[in-house]
Amino acid sequence: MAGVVHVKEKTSWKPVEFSRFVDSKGDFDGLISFEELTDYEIVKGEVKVDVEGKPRKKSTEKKVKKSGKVIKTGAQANQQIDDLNETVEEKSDLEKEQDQLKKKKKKEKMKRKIQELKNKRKLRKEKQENEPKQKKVKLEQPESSEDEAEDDDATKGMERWKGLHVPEEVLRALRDAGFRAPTSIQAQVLPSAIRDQMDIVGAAETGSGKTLAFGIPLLHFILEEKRKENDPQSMDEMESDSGNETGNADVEDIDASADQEKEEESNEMDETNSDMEEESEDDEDNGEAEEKEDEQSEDESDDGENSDEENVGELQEDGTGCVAVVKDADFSWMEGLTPAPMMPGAPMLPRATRTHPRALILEPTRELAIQVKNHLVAAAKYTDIKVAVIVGGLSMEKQRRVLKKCPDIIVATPGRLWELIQEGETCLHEVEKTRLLVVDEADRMIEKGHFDELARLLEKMKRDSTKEIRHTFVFSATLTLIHTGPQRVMKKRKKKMDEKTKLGYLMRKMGLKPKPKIDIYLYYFLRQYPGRTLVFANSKDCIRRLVSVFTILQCRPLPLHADMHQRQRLKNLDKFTANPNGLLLASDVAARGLDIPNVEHVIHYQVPQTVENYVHRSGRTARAMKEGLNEDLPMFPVEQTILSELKRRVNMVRQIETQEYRFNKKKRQNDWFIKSAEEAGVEIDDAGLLDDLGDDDEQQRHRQHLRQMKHELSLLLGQPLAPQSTYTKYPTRTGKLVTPQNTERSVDALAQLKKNKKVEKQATSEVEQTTNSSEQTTVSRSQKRRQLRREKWKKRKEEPQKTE
Ligand SMILES: Nc1ncnc2c1ncn2[C@@H]1O[C@H](COP(=O)(O)OP(=O)(O)OP(=O)(O)O)[C@@H](O)[C@H]1O
Repeated sequence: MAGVVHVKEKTSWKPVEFSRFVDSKGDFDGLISFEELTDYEIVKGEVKVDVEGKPRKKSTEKKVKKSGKVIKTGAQANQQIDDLNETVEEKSDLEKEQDQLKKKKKKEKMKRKIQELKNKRKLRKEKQENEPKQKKVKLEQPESSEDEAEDDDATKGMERWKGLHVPEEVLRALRDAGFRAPTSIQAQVLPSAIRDQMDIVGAAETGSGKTLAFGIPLLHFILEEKRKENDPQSMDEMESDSGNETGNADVEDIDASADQEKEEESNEMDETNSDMEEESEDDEDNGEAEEKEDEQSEDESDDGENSDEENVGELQEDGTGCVAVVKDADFSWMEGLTPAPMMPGAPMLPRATRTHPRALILEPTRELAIQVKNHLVAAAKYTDIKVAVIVGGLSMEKQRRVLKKCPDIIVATPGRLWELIQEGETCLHEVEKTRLLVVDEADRMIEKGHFDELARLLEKMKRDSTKEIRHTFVFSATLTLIHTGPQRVMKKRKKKMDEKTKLGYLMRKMGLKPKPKIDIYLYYFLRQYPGRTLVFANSKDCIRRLVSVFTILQCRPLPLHADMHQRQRLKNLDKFTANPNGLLLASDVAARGLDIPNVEHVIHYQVPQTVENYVHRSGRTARAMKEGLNEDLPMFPVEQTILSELKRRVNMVRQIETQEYRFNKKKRQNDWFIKSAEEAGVEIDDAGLLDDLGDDDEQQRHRQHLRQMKHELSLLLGQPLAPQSTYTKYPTRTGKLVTPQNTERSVDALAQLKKNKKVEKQATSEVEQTTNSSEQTTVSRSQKRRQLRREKWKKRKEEPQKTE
């Protein structure tokens, strides 16, 4: 018999008076207390559990309702206790059963869910399969199918944009505008900017389509950013799909109101923008006045002109070499920051909390700003991207209202923008965190004294305290400075700026460093084409930097420059010769005339300053007709996947190297200062005289941080570059050195030349011997030479006969 005690939920045990048991003869040793339960029921018989998991009683079971004391004296009590024991056992059985039931229930639920998912997937598949048919049907009914047909045609006739990574929505807009093919600058810029996420410095003539060359990448990145922001929402929706319909309705409501809000905003923005256009037309005179003002300020600021001359000089030394598009310009303010790809992984801010636009375009005049805005609005017409114009001479109030909505893209002239930044507009509060920056018509923007605000703005942009990476586009119609400035100032210019210098000047002003990411290409080359490699650079400093970068990259470079002791130089040369994969980093002076055997690659890290140097450098390879290749970086084919993997490594190395360099430089300076002060018997009581390296703890932390970074890097360096990396000796399609067709003949010629030399030497010694033996015969020097020549000729004539 099985019995179950059902205890009512809020039953409590009651203490039993002990006096009742005092007369009985039972042994109560160790008894602490008695308690009684009054409200319970005992169910006898087999326990059945219903599907819901609740215990269910058989209809035949006898239901005994008790209301009284549990513990009774004598046989009755014992019977009760036995019953209780049984019920306890029964209870654990029941628990087991309940557990099993729970599991079963869970399993069934899962099965149901899986089935639901399968059904959904099946439905989706069926829908996809049927879609083309449905569309065909719809196309036959034009009145209801216009949109769908348009969608279908989004890329029709736009094949020439293929491979340029233009977002679908933008492509539709381009098709509407009738832009069937990209212009040259667009074709050059788009893949580098979008796919490779490079910074761009572009120069192309007016009307060449520069606006879309930077506009399309901006739209691409913003769309990507927005999609990422919307992802969590769509995930929520998916979750609420599985049951919470009310939740869905709420979401829909919110979306609808948001959409409405967006529409209102859009109207207001468009209204304001068109207002601006009208006002701007009336304002042309103002524009001229502004330009005059600018000229005046140019006059006033002519004091600073000389300092810029100095900069220009420096830049000339650096050499920039930009023709149309400079990919991957380096930023001085990025040094020491984590150069991760800009978009992926970066935290996204929703509109309400954004304190900066997603993109900022700076234009020199209000007319250009409005023109660019119009271009972008047209290109973004199938997106929800909002573009606003902030220019001088127009109502500040309206512009403030526009900024309150925090547009995605702001096209601005620096003056008004700076004013609003200073006012503390929320949307511009952290303008330095803007991830997309365009400086259009940059040559006009940087004219001396033309835009003080631009300088301040760029200064602020440089002071980005976060580790977010900016994607920058610097565009210019021409590298000729349009406003050359007042005569008086121009006379002061000692040097006439050529295009290269202007670009350098421009990049310096923008905070751009004319340092192409050539290290990556060099690393790429070294990794992909093993062999003894000699790299030439123009300066000792450059070699020192390369040595530290490639040492961290575990390439074991050997320096060779004029500042080294001769013994060290020879030692490095020996090491280089002994290692079939040796890497020698040399300056022209140090390597001139050196006969280094078996050098497979000579790389011109920097273009040699003279033709002679080029010849000398190149002569280090393929000596004595050995195989060898001469490379100008980065003029060889690169595999993008490998290159981007290497970029991660090189960027990490740069961070380590920069931090190490800065720290060591400060330390060296401090040490020198302290030592000099000691020698001079001067006490340094002002700690401010020394560079701030932090206290001991901070220095310790800095070292620890560097060690950590190096450790991470070494782990990264240990990983394979690509699953099937193939290594060849030379960067050619076959991996072999493709030599000119006449190489064979030149080898023969060289061999012949060598033989001739040998013969000549032999003949000389023979003649000398003859001369010495006939002491009486005095032979003049000319006679001797003639005799030599005769001998040589004779031997050469004999040579072919011998080989025959
Ligand atoms: N791919 C294209 N196909 C046809 N027309 C284009 C294309 N891209 C741009 N355009 C048009 O060419 C004209 C010039 O473009 P845009 O204003 O971008 O040139 P720009 O180089 O910026 O000139 P500017 O230096 O004067 O500002 C515009 O009218 C633009 O609509």
